Amino acid sequence: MSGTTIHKVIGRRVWDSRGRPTVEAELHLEGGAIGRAIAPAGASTGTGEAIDLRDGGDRLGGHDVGQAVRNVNAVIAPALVGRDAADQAALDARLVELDGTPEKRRLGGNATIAVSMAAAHAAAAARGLPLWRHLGGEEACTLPLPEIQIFGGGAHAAGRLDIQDFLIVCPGAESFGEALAWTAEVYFAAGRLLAERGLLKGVADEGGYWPEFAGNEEALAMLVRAIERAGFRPGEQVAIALDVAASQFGRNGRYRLARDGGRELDTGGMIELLLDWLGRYPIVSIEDPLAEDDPQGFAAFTRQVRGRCLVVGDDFLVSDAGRVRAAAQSGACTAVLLKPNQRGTLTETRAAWDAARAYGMTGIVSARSGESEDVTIVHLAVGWGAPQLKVGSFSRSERMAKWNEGIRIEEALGNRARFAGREALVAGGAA
Ligand SMILES: O=C(O)[C@@H](CO)OP(=O)(O)O
Ligand SMILES: [Mg+2]
Repeated sequence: MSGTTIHKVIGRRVWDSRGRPTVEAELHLEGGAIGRAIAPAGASTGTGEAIDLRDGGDRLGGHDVGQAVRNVNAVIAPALVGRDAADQAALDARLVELDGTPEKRRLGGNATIAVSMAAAHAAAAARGLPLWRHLGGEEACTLPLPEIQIFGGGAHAAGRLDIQDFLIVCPGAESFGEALAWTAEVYFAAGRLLAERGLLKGVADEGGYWPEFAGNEEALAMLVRAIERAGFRPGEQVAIALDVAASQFGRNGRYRLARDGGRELDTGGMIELLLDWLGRYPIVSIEDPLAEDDPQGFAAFTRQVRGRCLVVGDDFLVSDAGRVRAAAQSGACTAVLLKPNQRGTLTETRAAWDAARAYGMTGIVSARSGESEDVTIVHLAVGWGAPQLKVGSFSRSERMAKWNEGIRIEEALGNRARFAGREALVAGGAA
């Protein structure tokens, strides 16, 4: 028995940023160290994701997590007590084996990811190290380029826009802290512009404004104006990133843009539309430009924009190493979005990042639209050396908790700190 032997595992129900129940796991080690983590939850989820186990029924809109919490306490806890929390791979393999289904259907990906992340926190605490340092060692010194939502649409804003996320990145900033400050300027400039035009309706699930735009392109034009109004050069200092989240409005090669007058496009039409926007707006990254069931569309799009704009797979890749390899081989994407709860363990999520890197693809660690005060993903981005981090925006504390944690990490690194900056937008990759 060593200090990192697991002594106790506790699962409990806590609440997320949408006011829905979620799973918290807490691990106690023999040596006294404790690690705690909270599972996030998506709204626009890929069909290949680990199952987010919910009770269903009438109470709490069917979102309760009673069974997932019981699984932590009654199934996972007895199986993990006595094991070494410092051996993350073995622990995660045990979770996978205990569940026994490819999509964590039995235990729930929400139960397993909370435990998996809590184990990492406990092991780091036992060494007296911050998690990023525990994961990345001496080499971990790069702060990711923040990707932050300014306007929210899609499933996060009751369909106010078809495109889900209108985000910015600040490749011209010198540091993580400076990138956040620049983003705050653009965020407030965007808010003032919307208010002046009577378009400001509130904020969406991730803190981006919830606008009343006439169509999708108006949001792009407004974003460029906000960047300029904040005093930055669009494209050079501050650029646009989109999460089209096309699976939300497209399937079988048909895409219906409700906010653009119900316009129907096929795969080629969708690609044309995005190429047109790319030609006229300073867009440097597009996530899920096509639906998850359209791999050929992804490959066709990537062929045309490679070197100009990142093509990010989220619903399409669901942080799965096998899918990442297939996408790299067919040239379908140049970047993977990494969301630990899409797989249900840290080890499997890390495998997706390793697969991406092996093919020269880049990666973005990402929050979900349902979040909490948990800041694990910031530590993953720094510890794993992922060059971008996507979290929502100012005005929501569950988002700012992450950005503020990044500021602390940058400070702790002192003059060893590097900032991924512009390099985060470069990807090679096969095909
Ligand atoms: O699609 C996404 O990338 C995420 C975050 O914006 O949303 P959700 O967590 O709802 O899947
Ligand atoms: Mg997405």
